[in-house]
Amino acid sequence: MSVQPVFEARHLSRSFAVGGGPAERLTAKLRRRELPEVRAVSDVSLTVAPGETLGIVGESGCGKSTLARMIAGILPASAGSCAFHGQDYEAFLADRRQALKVQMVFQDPLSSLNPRMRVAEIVGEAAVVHGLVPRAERDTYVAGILGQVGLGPEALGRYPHQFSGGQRQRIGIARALAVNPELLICDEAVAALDVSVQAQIVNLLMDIRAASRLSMIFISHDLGVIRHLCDRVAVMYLGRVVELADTARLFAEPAHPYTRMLLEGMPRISLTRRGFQPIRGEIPSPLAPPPGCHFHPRCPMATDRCKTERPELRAVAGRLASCHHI
Ligand SMILES: Nc1ncnc2c1ncn2[C@@H]1O[C@H](COP(=O)(O)OP(=O)(O)OP(=O)(O)O)[C@@H](O)[C@H]1O
Repeated sequence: MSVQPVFEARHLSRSFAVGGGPAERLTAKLRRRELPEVRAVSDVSLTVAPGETLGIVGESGCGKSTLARMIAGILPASAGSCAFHGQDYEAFLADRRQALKVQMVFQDPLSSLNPRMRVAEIVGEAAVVHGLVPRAERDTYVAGILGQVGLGPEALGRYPHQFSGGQRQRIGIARALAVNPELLICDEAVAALDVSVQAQIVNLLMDIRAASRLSMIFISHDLGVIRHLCDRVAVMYLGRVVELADTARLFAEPAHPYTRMLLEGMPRISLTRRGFQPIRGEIPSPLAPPPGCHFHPRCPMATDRCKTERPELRAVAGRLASCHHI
């Protein structure tokens, strides 16, 4: 019997109108013309099991953050749906206390922490407001959470600007943990930090995961971190998942030419020795994605079929992948 996922996304898509200032929107409306749209996320389906960490990788602009914000419930989807433990997501998010079960840790801890609030309030207020902790016990509760993320109780009365980048990210993680989440979404949570601090934060997340059944979605363009932390990995290209596999399998035997290209760019891994010569090139504009397989203009394996027929994401070679040549 398969375990029910904590979270499930079904066919999620999100488009944005571009070039649309108020005047342009009005003109377009009067002329009954549609503004051009960028398809940031297209038809993405995925699940996260209890205790599982799902990685999402891809080059800049492939839709990782848009997907993260839809999963966190802070950006509505244009199409598709989500479920939390099988429950409809709209109903789940409408219950503010329940919605706390999904938390997000952002890339830039300084801009995501209120500069006018002390750490005790930043970390503990949501737990108090939603009745998880009595107000009188807030600081003791927060001190305990700060201990879990490696900060001492002296942090309670300080403001975000009094901490280093790594400490601020610990505060961001503490704020998320304080409301007992079941799903933590980390969107480039270590990208802004020095390499040694990145390692500390990644290890902290691994410790937290080991101590609880916390599920995570970990978004990063850093394949080294993804490999270290994640159980499964979804590779995105131009808004679509092109490969989804167990981490060990993905790194040992990448199936999609785009995954191979990404891995080829990793230090110490050379797939070119196996005869794969990726064409690096630029990512095409998401405003006008290439027909057929979106990756075909950069793919050394592309044939005429790839130029016209979009490959479906299908179960192949022990994973999901969308390529006519696997
Ligand atoms: N609010 C918006 N309005 C218009 N276009 C947007 C908006 N948000 C994202 N996009 C576009 O959607 C696409 C996906 O962006 P997104 O930020 O999700 O990608 P990403 O993979 O997270 O990139 P990065 O790694 O650089 O953060 C991009 O083409 C981006 O320009």
